[in-house]
Amino acid sequence: MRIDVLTVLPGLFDCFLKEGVIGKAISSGKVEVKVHNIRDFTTDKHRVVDDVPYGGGPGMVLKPEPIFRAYDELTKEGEKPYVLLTEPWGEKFNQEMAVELSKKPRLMIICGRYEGVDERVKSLVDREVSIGDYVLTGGELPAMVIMDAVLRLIPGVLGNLESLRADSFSDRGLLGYPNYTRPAEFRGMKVPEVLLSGHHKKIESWRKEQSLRKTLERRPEIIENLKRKGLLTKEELE
Ligand SMILES: Nc1ccccc1-c1cnco1
Repeated sequence: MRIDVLTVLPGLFDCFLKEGVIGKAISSGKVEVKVHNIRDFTTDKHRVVDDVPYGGGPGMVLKPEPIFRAYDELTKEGEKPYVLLTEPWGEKFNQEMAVELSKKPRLMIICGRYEGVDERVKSLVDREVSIGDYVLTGGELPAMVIMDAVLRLIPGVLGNLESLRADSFSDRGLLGYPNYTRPAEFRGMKVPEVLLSGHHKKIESWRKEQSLRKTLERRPEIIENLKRKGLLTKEELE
């Protein structure tokens, strides 16, 4: 997969693209992520990327020209990207959307700014995406959240060990089961006996039961959604 990111703050992506699972996926060539400074696609001396809103009002709006110039330049060759715009009022991002996006060969993520992007930019956009109902200063962190969730789903990115954990459970958006490691008792708090039993079938069913119980308690709408889609097995429903 290739992802092109358009942003006025490219420096925010430096650590994200170097560290951890994402950093390894990029350095190994499994995925390609290019961050572009919208300012590099301006033509005026002052490299202006935003302007005051027509009709008045607070803040500044990202101008259309530099973004269109970037889009035209970056889509001259190769497959046309599926274009996302990070927006406070976009469609809510979730695991289902992450799975759908992970199947696209090429993405472009245009990072919005709080005051907004010129409406005409949306003629380039396939999906306006929000990561939640809260106010951020810009769309760069949402872009990183989206890339993290999507890139980990690309085959080979998680490597062998971790991919075993990426089972249909977490990828159905169910909450995870409780995790423990040594010591078996810490400050009077013991690890559940079943996890020390070495009985893999019992451990697996305990974990499934814990995950379903936690999801039902904290996020019942996820269970309802999976039920409606027939994505819960008969025993999971019991
Ligand atoms: N608050 C924001 C400001 C600018 C661009 C995106 C966002 C956003 C995206 N998801 C939640 O917020």
